[in-house]
Amino acid sequence: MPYNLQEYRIGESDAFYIPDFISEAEETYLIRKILESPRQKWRQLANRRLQLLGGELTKKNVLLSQEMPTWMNSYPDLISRLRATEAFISSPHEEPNHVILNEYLPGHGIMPHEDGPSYHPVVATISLGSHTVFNYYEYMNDEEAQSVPQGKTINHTPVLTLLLEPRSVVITRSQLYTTHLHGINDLDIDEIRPKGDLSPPTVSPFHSPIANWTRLTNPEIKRAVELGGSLKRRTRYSLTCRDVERVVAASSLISKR
Ligand SMILES: O=C(O)CCC(=O)C(=O)O
Ligand SMILES: [Fe+2]
Repeated sequence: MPYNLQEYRIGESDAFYIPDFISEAEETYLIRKILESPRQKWRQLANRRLQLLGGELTKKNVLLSQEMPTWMNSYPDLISRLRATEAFISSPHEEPNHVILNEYLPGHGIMPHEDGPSYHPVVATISLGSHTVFNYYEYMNDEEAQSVPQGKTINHTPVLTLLLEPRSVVITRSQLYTTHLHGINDLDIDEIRPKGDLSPPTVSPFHSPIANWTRLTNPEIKRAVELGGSLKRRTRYSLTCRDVERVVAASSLISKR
């Protein structure tokens, strides 16, 4: 079933939020498959571990492609489902060919960063196991940044904040991909202040408005948005799916004698 992506657009932004993209049964299955994967597939970073699915990227931004796990392209066929969103319609392969699987324990996030030019400027991020709060940031403009001699400084007040429910997908593209940063605060509880008559609900630490609050479907999360409350993070898995333009099969690099 194709999706009408425009229906999921968050305001005038280049972000699209689709709740319930994965069923509960699929989520359980996917997390089991992830946890069953061999230990050596994981790379341990300072505050999270990750796996590369679909192959490795070279320094020159070429994908040395490898088979995706069957749970990406067979059951549940997440690649076809992502194709159906039409988010990748103008990307080179019209579907993602590279996925970073991240595991975050409660209290851990990811510093504001850009995903960079290796990829076509669209990323689809599926959340499993827990909600999180996802922030987009911009750089300070030149005048404000003048006090800092080298490098660009980040404006730490998010330009857009989304509450990502488990089983949702968020699609980021265009300017929000190419000129903005994104990140997740290192929190284990997200404090929600409820919506008012005319004001949206907000979330800690800056109490930024939750831009996708009218699209939320999870009962516990909806209650927090209506009445205020704390949402405890659990272990979250994210599948960040992208399309790399230049691809060579890793198997073709093994010299054949
Ligand atoms: O886990 C997430 O939702 C974001 C991960 C991310 O930004 C990345 O892998 O580049
Ligand atoms: Fe990222």
